[in-house]
Amino acid sequence: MHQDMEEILISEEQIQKRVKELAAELKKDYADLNPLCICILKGAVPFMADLIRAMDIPLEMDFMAVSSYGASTQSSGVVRIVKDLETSVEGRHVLVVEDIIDSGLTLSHLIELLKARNAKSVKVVTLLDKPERRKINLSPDYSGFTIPNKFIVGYGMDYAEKYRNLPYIGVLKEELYRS
Ligand SMILES: O=P(O)(O)OC[C@H]1O[C@H](OP(=O)(O)OP(=O)(O)O)[C@H](O)[C@@H]1O
Ligand code: HPA
Ligand SMILES: [Mg+2]
Repeated sequence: MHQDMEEILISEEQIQKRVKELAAELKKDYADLNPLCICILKGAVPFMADLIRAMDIPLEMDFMAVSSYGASTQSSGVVRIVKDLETSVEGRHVLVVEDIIDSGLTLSHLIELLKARNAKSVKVVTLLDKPERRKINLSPDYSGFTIPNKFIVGYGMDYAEKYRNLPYIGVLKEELYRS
């Protein structure tokens, strides 16, 4: 385990097993829909990469970057589009791929935007859901794990851009961000 971790919350094996289960479910639901899978940069990159490789159905992928955290552990509530899609979502079945839903502010903003752009359907798959911190009423359509209210890193998730490359999800030692 990395020295900055308090504990490993979800192991690499647990993540890989759950990702395959989610992919099997999505494969069934999207078999004939050629979904547009939208990876929300940067956190969702490892999840997206593992998920789509376990979904052997026709699909397309695109990327969007929105930022509300910066170098903080609290969402600023201001969601900024840093990079927009290259694909039109009009008439498409859109599957938003997220690493974590925390306050829900990032996603609620995105869902509104995609609907306004006339997507045929908009659903969300998230690896992690932290419902205790929700500031807005929002539940994912597909969720990997429900987690407690702890600041976690790894498997795409960062603190000040660090730890994204850990293959597991760990709880960051509090002294590293409360000073
Ligand atoms: O539900 P919320 O409170 O809005 O938080 C969830 C969002 O925050 C994180 O992204 P961040 O803005 O840190 O960008 P990153 O993926 O590049 O780290 C995470 O990847 C989600 O997109
Ligand atoms: O717990 C978290 N860790 C890292 N990034 C995050 N973005 C929202 N919640 C989190
Ligand atoms: Mg972040």
